[in-house]
Amino acid sequence: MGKTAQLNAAVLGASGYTGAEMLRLLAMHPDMTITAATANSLAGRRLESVFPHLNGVFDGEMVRLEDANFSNVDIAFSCLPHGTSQDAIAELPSNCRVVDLSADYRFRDADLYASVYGREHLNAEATRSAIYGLTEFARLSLKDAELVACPGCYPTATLLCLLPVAAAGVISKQNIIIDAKSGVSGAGRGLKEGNLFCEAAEGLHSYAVGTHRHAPEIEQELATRFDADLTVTFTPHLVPMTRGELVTIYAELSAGETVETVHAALSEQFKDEPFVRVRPLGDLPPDTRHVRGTNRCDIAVFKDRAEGRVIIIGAIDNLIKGSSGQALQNANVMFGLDETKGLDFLTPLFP
Ligand SMILES: NC(=O)C1=CN([C@@H]2O[C@H](COP(=O)(O)OP(=O)(O)OC[C@H]3O[C@@H](n4cnc5c(N)ncnc54)[C@H](OP(=O)(O)O)[C@@H]3O)[C@@H](O)[C@H]2O)C=CC1
Ligand SMILES: CC(=O)N[C@@H](CCC(=O)OP(=O)(O)O)C(=O)O
Repeated sequence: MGKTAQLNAAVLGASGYTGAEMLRLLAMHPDMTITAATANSLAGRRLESVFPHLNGVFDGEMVRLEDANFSNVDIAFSCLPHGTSQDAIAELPSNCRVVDLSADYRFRDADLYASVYGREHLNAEATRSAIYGLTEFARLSLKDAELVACPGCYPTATLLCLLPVAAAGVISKQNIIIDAKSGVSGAGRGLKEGNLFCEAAEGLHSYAVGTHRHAPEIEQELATRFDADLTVTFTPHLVPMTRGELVTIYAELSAGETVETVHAALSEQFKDEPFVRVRPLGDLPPDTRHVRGTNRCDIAVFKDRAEGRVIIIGAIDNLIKGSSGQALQNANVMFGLDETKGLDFLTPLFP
């Protein structure tokens, strides 16, 4: 088998959950070599002293951003908090291509970013031209992209369910309701009161009700398919599990459309996709355990007993298709590699 030239990869924020998952996936990628890994409070520690499961993946200490050597890096994966990420990306060498897992370059409009994230954008021009990396819908632009903004985990699952049906005109842009649920790793590894075992291990609660920052992100992308602005109702919930995400979407059928035409639009869109699986009508609903540990999104469509409505359910693993897996999928396309490289062997960890 021919061997492709090795690409040097840097992981910014290697001591966090998406950073650690990024390193795990890169370690299994035949064409990537990890040459830099950064941390903040954990700088100076060896990777395996923080994550023993990554023993042997990176030989060296995690260093602060300012101490890292990025000179020979081909691709940098920024797994930093939003805000910090754009500052760090601005300091990278200009020949280094970037996949940003944070929210910093997802909005094309810097003013919208400022109103949603409460901070002026450092580079309005770059956010306008960054590629929104929902891979299944971005392949052509990814090939030459210098800066790719990975979608948020909730938008990834939601948009995979909605973009094809919006484009096919089979649902209305009115009254789209997204009921979303995430495992606790979606909130990151940093210490937060709400993520303590006693706060998160039992019970189920909603948060950011009516205000979550992913609603405008979903609307930005949906607007391009509806060719019109729209407003969605989006409510996230924190579920007592480590990883996984489920979105249950309620939508109005367009006049004359049926659950079958919604299903047909999704099936047609994803029929040749390696990572998106549309279940046959009448099949079991998706479960986070069916995709856990994989880069997959499982989607199913259901008839609502309420006349004229449809229910679409999507499941992903927030740390893979919702972040680090999709980041690697994007990098594969950016460098002309097989899109599934490093991601194809993953089968679900069940239960
Ligand atoms: N978790 C998820 O499911 C998803 C997360 N994302 C996004 O990915 C990014 C990373 O998320 P996640 O891995 O969960 O976050 P974590 O909190 O787990 O990790 C954050 C990382 O950033 C480092 N860091 C924090 N502050 C600074 C700073 N001021 N300067 C330099 N480095 C810093 C941390 O270092 P240290 O620990 O050493 O202090 C750590 O390595 C975020 O933007 C998040 O929104 C996107 C999709 C899904
Ligand atoms: C459970 C939980 O807290 N989830 C995070 C979303 C994680 C993600 O995708 O977010 P980014 O937009 O930050 O990249 C949240 O609701 O803010």
